[in-house]
Amino acid sequence: MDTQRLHIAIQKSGRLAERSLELIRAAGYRLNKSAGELSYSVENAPIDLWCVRDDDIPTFVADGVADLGIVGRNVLAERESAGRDGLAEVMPLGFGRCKLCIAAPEGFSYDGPGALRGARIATTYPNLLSRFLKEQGVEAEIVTMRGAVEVAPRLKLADFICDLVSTGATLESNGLAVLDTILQSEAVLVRNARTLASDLAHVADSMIARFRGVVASQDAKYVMMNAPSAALPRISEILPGAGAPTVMPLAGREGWVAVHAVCQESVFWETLEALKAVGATAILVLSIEKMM
Ligand SMILES: Nc1ncnc2c1ncn2[C@@H]1O[C@H](COP(=O)(O)OP(=O)(O)OP(=O)(O)O)[C@@H](O)[C@H]1O
Ligand SMILES: O=P(O)(O)OC[C@H]1O[C@H](OP(=O)(O)OP(=O)(O)O)[C@H](O)[C@@H]1O
Ligand SMILES: [Mg+2]
Repeated sequence: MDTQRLHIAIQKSGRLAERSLELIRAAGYRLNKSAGELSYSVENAPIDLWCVRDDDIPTFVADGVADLGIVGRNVLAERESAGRDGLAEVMPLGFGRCKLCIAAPEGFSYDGPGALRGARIATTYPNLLSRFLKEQGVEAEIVTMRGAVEVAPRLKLADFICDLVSTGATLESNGLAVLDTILQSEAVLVRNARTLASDLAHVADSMIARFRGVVASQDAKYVMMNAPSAALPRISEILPGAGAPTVMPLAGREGWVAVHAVCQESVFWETLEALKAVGATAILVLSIEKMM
């Protein structure tokens, strides 16, 4: 292993693979694929990517084989629930959003975790589920599966399941419905708890700062408008996550100003309608390419 280069573990193929590569490219890193297709080297920085199964990413990073990794928080939390440490979540990355839920055949009436007492629950997340049940003071039997847990109730293997849900389509097509949520997940950047050699620490810090910029600019918009100065307090309330907007006088229009703001949250049509209603005109919403 080249100790002069930073190593990042990402998913080889699957739900996080493409978005992980997109994030790295959006942060300005030019990628060259290796012949075997299981790694990339970055052309313009001392960084290599290793493409592996997502379940292996926490171990790679914890053992120091990779310095950073991109993995679902669910995978990280499952490892932590098993009592294994050595890893720290650096930042959420804004993709791969899903939740780990307990679900039952549609129509089951649920009045809280006590309803799970004595039941059989099928899951691929036995440690997270076990921690949840302990916290709730509920004893239940955990049936550990490798996948396709949605079929377990139909096969009478289990009464309930505990699995990832995003759109809910998989549950619905199996006649199941969510009862409770154990964990909100998305892809996260993880790093080893030990300190990196100083030149590699510099490369890692720069990559993390760029990732923060890419993630922050994903939802962020630059909003511009003209408005009567009297409407400024209302405009500040309406603009989502704008902080302090820039206000400039409008030449030749007494009592009017131009307002510019970076909004950190999504700007919807309803936001524009609300701005118009308080007197704003010429409202422009622009995408932000980079932010730091
Ligand atoms: N339905 C979903 N919607 C959004 N994100 C999801 C969904 N299902 C899973 N994820 C997230 O994507 C991660 C990878 O999911 P995927 O199904 O590709 O994993 P896998 O089958 O375990 O892949 P691997 O072959 O790498 O082991 C999950 O750990 C989770 O964080
Ligand atoms: O709520 P939904 O949008 O339907 O998504 C939920 C499904 O997505 C995941 O599986 P995936 O499709 O990744 O297949 P896998 O079980 O082979 O990993 C998860 O295990 C659920 O089965
Ligand atoms: Mg996996």
